[in-house]
This record gives sequence, structure tokens and C-alpha cells, in this order.
Amino acid sequence: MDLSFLNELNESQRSAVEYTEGASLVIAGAGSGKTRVLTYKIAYLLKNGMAPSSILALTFTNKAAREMKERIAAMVGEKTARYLWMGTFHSVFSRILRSEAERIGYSKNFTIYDSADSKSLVKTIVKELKLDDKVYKHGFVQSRISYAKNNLITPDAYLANADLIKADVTSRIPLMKDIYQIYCNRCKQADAMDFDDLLLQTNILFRNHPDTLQKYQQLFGYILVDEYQDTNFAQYLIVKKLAEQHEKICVVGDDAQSIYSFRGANIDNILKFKSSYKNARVFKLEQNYRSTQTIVNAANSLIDKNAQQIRKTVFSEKETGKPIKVLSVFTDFEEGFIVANNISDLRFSDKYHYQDIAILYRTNSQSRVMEEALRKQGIPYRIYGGLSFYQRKEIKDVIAYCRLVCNPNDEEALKRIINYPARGIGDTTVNKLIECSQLHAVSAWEVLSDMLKYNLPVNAGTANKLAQFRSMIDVFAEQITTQNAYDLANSVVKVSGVIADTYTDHSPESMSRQENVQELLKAIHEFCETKQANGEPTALLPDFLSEVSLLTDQDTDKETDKDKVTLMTVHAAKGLEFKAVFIVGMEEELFPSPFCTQSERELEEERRLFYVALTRAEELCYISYAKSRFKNGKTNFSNPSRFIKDIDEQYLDMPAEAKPKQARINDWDDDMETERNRFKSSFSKPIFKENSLPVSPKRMVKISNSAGDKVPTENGSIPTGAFVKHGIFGIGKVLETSIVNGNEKADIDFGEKGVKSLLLKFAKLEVLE
Ligand SMILES: Nc1ncnc2c1ncn2[C@@H]1O[C@H](COP(=O)(O)OP(=O)(O)OP(=O)(O)O)[C@@H](O)[C@H]1O
Ligand SMILES: [Mg+2]
Repeated sequence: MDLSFLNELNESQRSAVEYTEGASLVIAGAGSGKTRVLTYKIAYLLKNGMAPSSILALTFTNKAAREMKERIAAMVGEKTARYLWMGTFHSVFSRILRSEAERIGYSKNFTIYDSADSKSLVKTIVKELKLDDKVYKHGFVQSRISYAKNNLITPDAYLANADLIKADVTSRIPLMKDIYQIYCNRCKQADAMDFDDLLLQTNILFRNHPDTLQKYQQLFGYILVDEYQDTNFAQYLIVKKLAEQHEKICVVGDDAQSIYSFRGANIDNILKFKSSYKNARVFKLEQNYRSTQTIVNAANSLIDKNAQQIRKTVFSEKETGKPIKVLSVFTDFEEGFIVANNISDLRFSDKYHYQDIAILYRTNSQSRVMEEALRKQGIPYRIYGGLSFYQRKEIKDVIAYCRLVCNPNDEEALKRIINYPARGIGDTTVNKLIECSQLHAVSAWEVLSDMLKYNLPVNAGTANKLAQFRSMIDVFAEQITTQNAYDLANSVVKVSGVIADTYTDHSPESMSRQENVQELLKAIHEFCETKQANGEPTALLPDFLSEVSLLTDQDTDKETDKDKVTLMTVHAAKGLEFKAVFIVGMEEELFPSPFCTQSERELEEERRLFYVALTRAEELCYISYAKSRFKNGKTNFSNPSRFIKDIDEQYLDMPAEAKPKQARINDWDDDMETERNRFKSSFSKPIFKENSLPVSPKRMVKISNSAGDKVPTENGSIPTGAFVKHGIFGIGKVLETSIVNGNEKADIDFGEKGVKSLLLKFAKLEVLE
């Protein structure tokens, strides 16, 4: 047996991989190879003869699972790797739930409600109960339901829980318990599970059906969990039950990276691992292989400020590296511009590709300004989260059709498309239909199947339209097991009129809707082809749906062209690494989030989040803060984040202006007047012209934030105003030249390609006469 791959591990990693006798916990700081240990351990188990189908590996994202699988396939062969049970908790257990659904009263084609469906259902219930939605805020109610489910509190248990009832009264939402009950009933009626149900129902399945539990206990001979610090109670218990007999379990995690408590993650799961598994062995990894010494030391100095933590040693033997560059800017627009400029510099220094670079932010809403700046400079980027492909209206419409075809009881899907494209079934009719279904405690679909029996109060014309809609869906539904996913989806979009509806005009919006629908069909086609290539006998629509409904933020990247800058929230960046990382918006009221500064506990979680951000960087890290930010229609002044000064200043390269007063970084008020005046005067002349970047040379100096090392040139080798030709960007006009760190640089307007800042020694420019 060839175990030479173990030589790619250090001693501690190797011991963790080779220990397979019982439960083990690998607890270690960022970048120390925890995920690598899991990957190699799986390969090790396989090489030792374990069947792939008896290994269960749970990751935080599907992307992480895919990458791990690819790596393992390279070590043990693709055929073996294919049969591993590997994925997120949600995807693995939804697969198990599908095959066991009937045991807990669902059909195997049950729908998975996404967060928007859950919210819409909450909204409907709050409205039906005639409650004030300013008090019973939808998002809040939804998060209470999610909390209950993740802690395995069913509606009955909720009623019996004096603390929860009291908390609801205090929050002035005493009917929360009723909403929760109705919510669960409605999901059941619709044969739908929300995300949290996938964990709750798995627990119910295992609790109520010991034989089923036993089956999976025997099936999974080894269980591995990545990012264990972010598991919640429901996840903890599933794993605990499955590993109960043999305790062949290995979990890896870092308490310093626990950042999901708002979703019910419980850091205690990792802290009490040793008491949950009596004979557990703990392995510690100390060497960070990801980042430079500066980044590792900076991150250590930051996390050291948290009182709650398991003290760990993390060191790097990589090069010292450059200090973390702190960029101070006047506005959020300038922040975008400076970041884009720095990215161009990195790209044209030829050492970095765009795909080596990430921009991380605290909230999704910060992405827009960044995107705009990148677009203007012609920098390609991909964005995770926000309005991803599957969240677009036209895509949700088509998916809703497919959902209804696979599960006609799906009420949210039905509501979405019963009158789309318009077929004369108005809101009043839909409301009557839903009311009637509630009155008889059946699904809306059931009512449609026999409107007379259920006394649906509609006139003959409306009844006819409803009947037509029903028979259209019926025809599709009959084909779900005979047609493959692509053929069926194709007829659905045609017959339902969705295609015709997106072809109404030639406006850019309409064109983009058409393209999106085509893109979706293409994705379904690819899905079928992959299934076929894997030798699976069928590729049906319900299988496709269960796959797409579980995509996470990191999975919705459909682009083939990979060389792009990545934009994402810090939360989504967990587990990833990039050569250069820009952490933007490091300001008070933003990072830490204003909602998380009430208690030390919340602040510590925000600090951990910043720790996660810093430790994504391999070579270069930039932190930026703006002194003013446009928010909710007005400009707000902001202070630098308190977290910046948590980093030992020897690892920072502070902006020149802040240097003499570093000790007072939070003591902004004194300077505020001067800053404000500078800021106001910067607006007295137009900074941005349409489709272009700042053009004033003076301005360029100012916003460079490194006034010391960047000066405009009067007599550069290319005169301002000259026309030049570039191999990639074509013909452009030189706006300005300057010297940066001794190198001559030109800002050139390449028209549609945007304005680029190019270092002349790298850019091969031809000056045109
Ligand atoms: N022994 C090793 N030799 C060479 N490279 C290694 C070694 N161990 C880990 N690495 C590399 O270091 C980087 C970080 O490893 P990995 O992602 O497994 O760390 P992690 O502990 O899971 O990090 P995080 O806490 O961010 O999830 C990866 O690029 C990995 O390939
Ligand atoms: Mg990892």
C-alpha cells in the first residue's frame, strides 16, 4: 500500500491522520492544516481498505466538499472517491431524509423551502392572524423559529418552555408560539421542509426510528467533520448519535474562528468534545502554512484580546512578509477607487493574478461601491452572496414551476406562479383558495382538485381558469419519472408561457431575463450529462431541485473564466485562502457591526470574525477605512474600527497622516473639524466624470494615501494627453503620470475598457503620434 502521501504532512498532522482507534479532536489555529488533515485522513482510511460509502465527511460548504473530493480522487482514484458521503450537513441529511421521508410523514419529493419561502410563509401567517407586522417583524419571527428548530425545540416543547414564553412576552410577541405551531403545520401540509427542518427532521427520524438510526450507524464506519466550532445543537446531536456505537469520529476546528452564533452555532460543542467522547484524543497543530509571519503574528496579537479562548501557539516559518497596509480614505467611493488601484498595481506587477485577490467586507451591501470601482477600472470580479443567480426573479419563477410539478402541495411555489404569466387568477382568488385550504386543513392543491367538495367561493369563470392551471401542472407531474430533468423543464418553460413572457421586448432587462432562463436550462442540461457520465440511470427533475435548493453562497459561481477578483463577506470566506486580501470598511458602526457591540460576548465574536478575515491572506493584507460613508440617503462620518488598534502596531503600515497619532486612533474627534473641511473642499470641484475616474492630478495625489511616495510628474516619459496603444486594452489617452515608489506610472483612459493605472516599466505601451 502506497502511503507516501503521508510525507506531505508534518509530524503532528501525521499523528492526527494515523490515529483511527477512537474519537479525536484536532484543535488548531487558522491555516495550520486542519482541513488538510481531514482530507489526508480520508485517503488514509481508504488506502487501509475502508469502503468509501462507509465514510461520512461533513463540510461547511459544498464547494469545500467538492475540493476535498477532488484532492482525494487524485490520491486514491476518482472511482473510489465518488462513493464517499461528503457534503454539507444540509445536503447529506436531505439525501438521507429523501430516502426515509415516508417514515416521518413526508413524500420523497418534499420541497426544500429557501429563506425567502420561509419569510413569505411567516408573512402570510402574521397577516392571517391580523398581527402588527411592525411588532411581529418577519425577519425576527423567522429567526425565533430558526433558533427553536436548531435547538430541537418543537412547537409542543416551545409551549412547555417557560423561558421562551416569557421572552416572547417581554419582546411583546406573545403569539410567537402560535405562529410557530401554524408555521410547522403549514410546512407539513405543503410537504415542505425549511433549511432548519433538514436537521430537526433528521433528529426526529433518528429518535423515533431506532432501526433507521441503527442502519446509518452501521453504514458510517467513520465520521469526519470540518469547522466543528460552528456546529449547532441539532448538528452536534446528529453526529453524536451516529458515532455513538463505535466513536470512530474525527472533528477539526478552531474556537477562535467560531463566527456563526447568530445562527445557533455553539462554541461549547468543541469545548466539551472531551466530555462527549470519553476516550477522545486531542491533537494540536501549531505551524501555519498559509501566511507570512507578519500576518500570523498580527492575527495572534488581535485574537489575544479575546478573554474567551483556548490559548494556542500559531507560528509561521514562511517569509516575514510585508506589514499589513492600512488605507485611510475620505469616502466609501474613494475606498473603492483606492482598492481597485491597488489591485491593478498588483496585477500589473505580474506577481498576482486577479484570482489570487479577494475583497472581504462585513455586510453584503458594501459590495456595490466596490463593484462599481472595479468595473470602472475594467477589473474582472465575481461576487458571492447578494443576489445570486438562483435568487433572480425569473429563475425563481421557473424553479417554482418545477417545484410545483414535483410536489403540487408546495404552497409557496403555487402562490408564486399561479398567476404568472398572468392568467386572470387575482390575489382575491388566491386568498380565498388559501383560506379554504386552511379551513379544511388540506393543501391548496387538494382544494383545486375538487373545488365543489371544498366549497371554494369563486365564480364559474374563475373556477375554469383554476381547473386549467391544475390540469397543466398535472400533465407535467405525470412525467416526472419518465422524462429527464432537462426535457421536462424545457416543456415547462414553454407550455407555461414563461419563455414567451420573457421575450416581450428587446430591452436590456428583458434580454437578460431570457439569457438567465437559458442559462438555467443549460445548468439542468449539464446536471443530466454529469449524472449520465457518472453512470447513474436517471437524472430527474426532483434530483436537480434538491441539488439547487442547497447551494450555498460559495457555490453559485457558474463562471468558466476563473481569473477574477473575489468579493464576499467575511462569513462566506471561512476556510478559504487568497494571496492578497483587502478587508474593507474597517470602521466603527460597520465592523464591529452596530448590532454586536452591546456585550463583550458579541464583541468577541466580531473580533473572531476579523481574525478569520486576516487569516485568509497568504502574502499581502490591506485594511481600509473611510472617514465618511453614504448610507440611507445621507453621508455619515465614521471612525476607524477599534479592532485596528488591537493589532500590534509593529505589523501595520499605517497611513502617513495617522502615524504620529497612532496611539489615539480612536480619538478622532479632535481632528474631525480639519478632516471635515478637507473632505468638504474635495467635493467643491467635480471629482467623478461620467464613466470615468477622478481626473484632477491634485486629487490623485491626495487619495493615494501615500503622499510621501507618490508625486505627479511634470515631465514623464509620456506626456499627459498623449494617445497610447496597449496590447490588451487598445488605444487610450494619458490622463496623468506620477512616480510611485520610484516607478513611473500613468493613468490612462481606455474608453469602454475603463481607466487603468499602469506601471510603465511593465506595461508595453506604444505612443501614437
Ligand atoms: N504540512 C504541510 N505542508 C505544506 N503545506 C501545508 C501543510 N499543511 C497545510 N498546508 C497548506 O496550508 C494551507 C492551509 O491549510 P488548511 O486550509 O488545511 O488549514 P486550516 O487549518 O483548515 O485553515 P482554516 O482554519 O482557515 O480552515 C493550505 O494551502 C494547505 O495546503
Ligand atoms: Mg479549514
